Amino acid sequence: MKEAELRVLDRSSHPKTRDARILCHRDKTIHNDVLTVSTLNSFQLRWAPFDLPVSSAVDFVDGLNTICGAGDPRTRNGVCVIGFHVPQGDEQKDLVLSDPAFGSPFTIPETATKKHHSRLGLARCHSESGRLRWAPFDLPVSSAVDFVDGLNTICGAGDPRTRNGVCVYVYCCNASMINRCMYNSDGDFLIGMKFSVSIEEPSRGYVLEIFDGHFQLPNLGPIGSNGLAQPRDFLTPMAKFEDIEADFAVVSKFQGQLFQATQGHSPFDAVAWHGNYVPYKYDLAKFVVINSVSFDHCDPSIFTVLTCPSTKPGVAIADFVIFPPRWSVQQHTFRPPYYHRNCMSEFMGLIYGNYEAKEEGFLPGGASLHSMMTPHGPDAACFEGASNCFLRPERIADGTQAFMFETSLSLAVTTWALHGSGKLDDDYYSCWQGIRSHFRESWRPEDDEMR
Ligand SMILES: O=C(O)Cc1cc(O)ccc1O
Ligand SMILES: [Fe+2]
Repeated sequence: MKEAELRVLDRSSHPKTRDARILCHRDKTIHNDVLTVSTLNSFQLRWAPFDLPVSSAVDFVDGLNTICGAGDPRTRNGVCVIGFHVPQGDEQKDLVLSDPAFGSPFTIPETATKKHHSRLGLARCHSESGRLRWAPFDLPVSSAVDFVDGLNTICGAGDPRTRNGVCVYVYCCNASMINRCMYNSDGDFLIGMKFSVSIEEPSRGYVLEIFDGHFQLPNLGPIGSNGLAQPRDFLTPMAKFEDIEADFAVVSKFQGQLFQATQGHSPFDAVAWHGNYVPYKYDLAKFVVINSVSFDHCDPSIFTVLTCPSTKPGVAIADFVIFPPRWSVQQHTFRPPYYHRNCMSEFMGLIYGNYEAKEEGFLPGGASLHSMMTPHGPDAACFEGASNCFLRPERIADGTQAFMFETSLSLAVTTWALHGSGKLDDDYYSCWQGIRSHFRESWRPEDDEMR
């Protein structure tokens, strides 16, 4: 692609540009021109050399697939040289923030990583197409809705018939499943195997389904055996039977559709079981949180509760990640999530509380989706606050439970999520509009006493 066009596309990713797709149409016009030429009644055509774009000299660093870095010589020593990724305070003075793009998952073996970190004068939170946010989904009020009837699909990828892919659902219900149970023939739900959901009050939640493989604990590597989720904290119910003769509805999810059959007795009639393909529950409060205790921002893979690995080492079909209550102690660091693009799709939900990167608009019972390689990060208020605050050890996320379903698959969003739910936030882009540039080309590290 010509440099000039690249620049146009780049400008489209400015946070204040509402819709990047408009500028991308320039690409399409090029194809239209080609079509016009082919309608000319001529078979002898010759072109003079096409003009090279007039551009200023560009310096290069050499090597293929080498981890290297370079700074614009107009800024002293190129700001990439600072020893960490997400600076705050004096370290942040001549730039806004690091803007990493991850071409490989956080969990890939080091030899296969593909990523770059750039330093920007203005945080870039770009194109609209891949960033969606939903207000809290409504609980039913007028009629009784149980878990099965209140289940709606938000997004997904793959196909249960080829046993590959994921699906994300929300459920909103106000009634227990009475004499009704459900099982899933397509894959594993993060919530259980054959089940009947009883509730005490109106209830709302999120479900992640995987068509291939099963959830397991992540490899702990250098963390050792005592961090993150501990096997002993996963609880599987003992066998408990009920001997009831009555009409029971058994709902099966098969190839993406729900089928219901009735039988004359309770399906919960197991008097004993053994094995390890069993439903379980886990109290997120038991998660042993690992993080940086010096400086810099660790990738959220440190908060992985469960993962479903693919056949490629380090590439997950889906990771279930939480942002638990914890101490935040990193020095010189912009502590909220960095601005970034990720080769994974990130679906986030909030069970209760406030997510630090977006105190406004991302609400309990709502959701957001940051699709593959779509830039995103903290809203303007969070950016200003965390850029300027005095850093002391502090508790964060108390009274909050936010989570992320992260998948290496590119998710399609359902019509229900876009239109039927009535909850899509058309204004999501505006949360980045107030971001100001802090860039000062003239800044030199020695200007600051701390360096
Ligand atoms: O986008 C998000 O808010 C989730 C997230 C948090 C974080 O600390 C680093 C990366 C990331 O994707
Ligand atoms: Fe993210």
